[in-house]
Amino acid sequence: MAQDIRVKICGLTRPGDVDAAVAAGAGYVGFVFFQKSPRNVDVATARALALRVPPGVAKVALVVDAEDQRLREIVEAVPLDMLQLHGAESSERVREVKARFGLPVMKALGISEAEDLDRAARYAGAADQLLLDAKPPKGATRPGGNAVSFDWDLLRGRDLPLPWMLAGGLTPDNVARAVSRSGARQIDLSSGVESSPGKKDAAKIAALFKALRA
Ligand SMILES: O=C(O)c1ccccc1N[C@@H]1O[C@H](COP(=O)(O)O)[C@@H](O)[C@H]1O
Repeated sequence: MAQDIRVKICGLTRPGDVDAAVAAGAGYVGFVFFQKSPRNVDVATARALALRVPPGVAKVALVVDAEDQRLREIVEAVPLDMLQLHGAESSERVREVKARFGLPVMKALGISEAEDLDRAARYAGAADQLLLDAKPPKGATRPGGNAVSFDWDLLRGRDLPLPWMLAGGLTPDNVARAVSRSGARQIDLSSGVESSPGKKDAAKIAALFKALRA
């Protein structure tokens, strides 16, 4: 299964964690630019991490309702392949960001019920792909990275207008079930492969790929 599923490991903060993700077979690595996150990195750190990533592995910057000035600071400092917009960005804002910064955009959508997937249509022709994550729990201080899953069966048989990536509470223990129930071809993990918030665990990353191969 692993060679078919493209894996993103998000929220990398340390060189060894980047190396572990790449060595295990990640197709994307993500850097979080959101101050309330324990995975937040500054641009100098992100640049150093990004420079370790070999060609063929996509480097993604995750931002939340970021203004142009902040995006410019990130894009000018860090070699990137994609922007992940994880806030309440409208389809117009997605188009604007793509046109201004010249990078493909993955738009995150919070999902808890089937109707939430209808919002995917708004982003057709605007975003390059979608990231489907659980809605944050009440009182959460960040819109993602909360180790919460949504009902993967909501995706069964759904024909979405854009390529999509499954996220939210995925772990080495549940990933095989999540992939088989949702039909995901791409997945994104952050807290499920950590030893503590912001610190990835190489053994958990290896276990994730083992689970996908099983
Ligand atoms: O990881 C964060 O801290 C974060 C902060 C703000 C927005 C999104 C964030 N993470 C993304 O959330 C999903 C799910 O994460 P998890 O596997 O449930 O921990 C994933 O896309 C992360 O990239």
